Amino acid sequence: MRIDVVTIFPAYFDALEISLLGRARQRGLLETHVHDLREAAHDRHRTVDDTPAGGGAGMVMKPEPWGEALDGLLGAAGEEREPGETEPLIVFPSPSGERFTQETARELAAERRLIFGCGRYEGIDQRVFDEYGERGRVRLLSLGDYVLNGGEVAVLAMVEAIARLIPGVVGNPESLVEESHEQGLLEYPVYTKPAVWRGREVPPVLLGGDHGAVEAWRREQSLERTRRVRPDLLGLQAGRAAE
Ligand SMILES: COC(=O)COc1cccc(COC(=O)c2cn[nH]c2)c1
Repeated sequence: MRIDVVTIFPAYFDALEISLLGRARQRGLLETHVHDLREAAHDRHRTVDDTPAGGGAGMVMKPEPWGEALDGLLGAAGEEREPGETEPLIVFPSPSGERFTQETARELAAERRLIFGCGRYEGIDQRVFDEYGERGRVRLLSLGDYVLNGGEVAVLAMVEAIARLIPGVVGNPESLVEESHEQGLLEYPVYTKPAVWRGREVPPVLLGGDHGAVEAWRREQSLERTRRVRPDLLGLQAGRAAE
């Protein structure tokens, strides 16, 4: 998979060189390119923002630099794209986006190429989303109901959630199956050695060697934890005991 990121803070993405993602890149499973939006701003101050039309506080990201940066990337894709191949998906993290979930991560992990656009300030001029939404595929995705100063941190989270699902990136694919949200439930509590720590024991069922009993215990723990912490995942209203 090829991932391009457009941002005014490229240094945020030095983190992609580290650990899991760094190894995936070295093994050619993931190709990442980070682009400074200011290189597409040609005035003396490399301006990427301006005052909001209609007034109001803060600044809005101008459409021209985004247009030049994204055309450059899509054009680059044009050279490689087979005829009829789908346009790369362009993802903008946004507080007003659709919810990014494990399901979204699975969908995006199937893409050949992703472009991430990091908004800042009060947001990006709407015409950028309109322009590229007509020409190809654009998705505004939210990590949650809170506001960050910009999309960079959200892109790092999304890239990690997506890249670890690419076959070969995570050593043991088994470990991807049972984690929280893969089965639509929260994961059961995990333990390791020592058998007793500060007087607290590992649940004996986990040390008894009866794999059937372990499976049953883990399933019950997942259901109990999900009921308690995230009843919405079970289609229950918060605060109501399951009937
Ligand atoms: C319409 O969307 C845009 O213009 C994108 O521009 C912005 C502006 C400010 C901040 C962000 C970053 O995303 C979040 O804050 C976010 C994502 N998930 N939860 C919070 C993006």
